[in-house]
Amino acid sequence: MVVDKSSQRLTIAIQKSGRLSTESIALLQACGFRFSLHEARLLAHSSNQPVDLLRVRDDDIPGLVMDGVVDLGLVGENVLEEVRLERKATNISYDFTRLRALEFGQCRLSIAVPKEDNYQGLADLQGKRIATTYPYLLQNYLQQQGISASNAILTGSVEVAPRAGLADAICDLVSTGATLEANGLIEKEVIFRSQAQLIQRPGSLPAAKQAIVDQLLPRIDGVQMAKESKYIMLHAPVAQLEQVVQLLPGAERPTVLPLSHTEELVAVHVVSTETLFWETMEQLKAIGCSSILVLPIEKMMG
Ligand SMILES: Nc1ncnc2c1ncn2[C@@H]1O[C@H](COP(=O)(O)OP(=O)(O)OP(=O)(O)O)[C@@H](O)[C@H]1O
Ligand SMILES: O=P(O)(O)OC[C@H]1O[C@H](OP(=O)(O)OP(=O)(O)O)[C@H](O)[C@@H]1O
Ligand SMILES: [Mg+2]
Repeated sequence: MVVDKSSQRLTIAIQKSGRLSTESIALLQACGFRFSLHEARLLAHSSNQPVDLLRVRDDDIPGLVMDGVVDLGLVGENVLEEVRLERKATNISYDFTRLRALEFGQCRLSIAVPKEDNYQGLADLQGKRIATTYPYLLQNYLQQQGISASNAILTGSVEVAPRAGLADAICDLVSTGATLEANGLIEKEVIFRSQAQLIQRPGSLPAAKQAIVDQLLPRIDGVQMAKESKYIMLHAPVAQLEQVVQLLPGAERPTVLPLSHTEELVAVHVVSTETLFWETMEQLKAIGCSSILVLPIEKMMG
């Protein structure tokens, strides 16, 4: 498929199906883009903005952005860095602009060994074979640590490699650790921490596309800020108002409203930029607060 580069439609590459797909689409929708997504379609047009989604394998996203085939891409930093190192080593251009860290797809790339191994440290990997999908990130790390080990490159099922006799250790993505546990492996070295990133192709964008990006970035900030924030409502004793405000985490100045039929209690409304823990709610209750409500916020703009 050839994407028309002269088009004034902003093209965004996202993972078609996998760990990043749902949240990538959800973020763009939360930013106001409407898409009709048919499972089989490679290209999805926005119905309310001059924006197209290109839905591909995540491995292809950094290259599409670096080659200027698409304008923006949403991709894990692990894949981005692997492609960057590979292109650097093979003299292919690897320029791009990082626009935002997206706060989803958090995982780490780690070296793990079979549980029964008596692993003492990185020196134990000297001369060994390590199975991975990330040969450049792995070798980059090993070189920095002065270790020489060979790669067994696998694009999937990396975690079965030691049992299958293909490698002595693995270097793979870990989140909860359940996959390692299920395969009798134990995580030993974290070599890279990752989350999804929004990246832009090198060079300047035509004005019409730049205008959409300029609108998108504050919206992403607004969605992310809202995710971490809560709207808190409670009834507080007037005498304890200062103490109440101090207990609310990251709160701006509260709105204080009178309540009918009482002069001792007021309603307090506040936007808090942090989670309100049960412990804090219990403390609020202990100093006389009641009807404490914590509500999610959908969007925010300063
Ligand atoms: N367990 C996890 N928890 C959170 N994020 C993860 C996890 N595993 C992977 N990721 C992130 O999501 C990205 C995509 O992971 P996924 O497993 O869907 O990739 P894939 O199998 O290579 O997909 P594709 O078919 O697109 O090549 C990874 O590159 C990483 O950034
Ligand atoms: O530590 P955990 O929470 O178990 O997550 C780690 C697993 O998640 C990813 O695979 P995914 O489940 O996306 O499947 P895939 O390897 O088939 O892409 C990754 O490749 C690991 O195998
Ligand atoms: Mg992939």
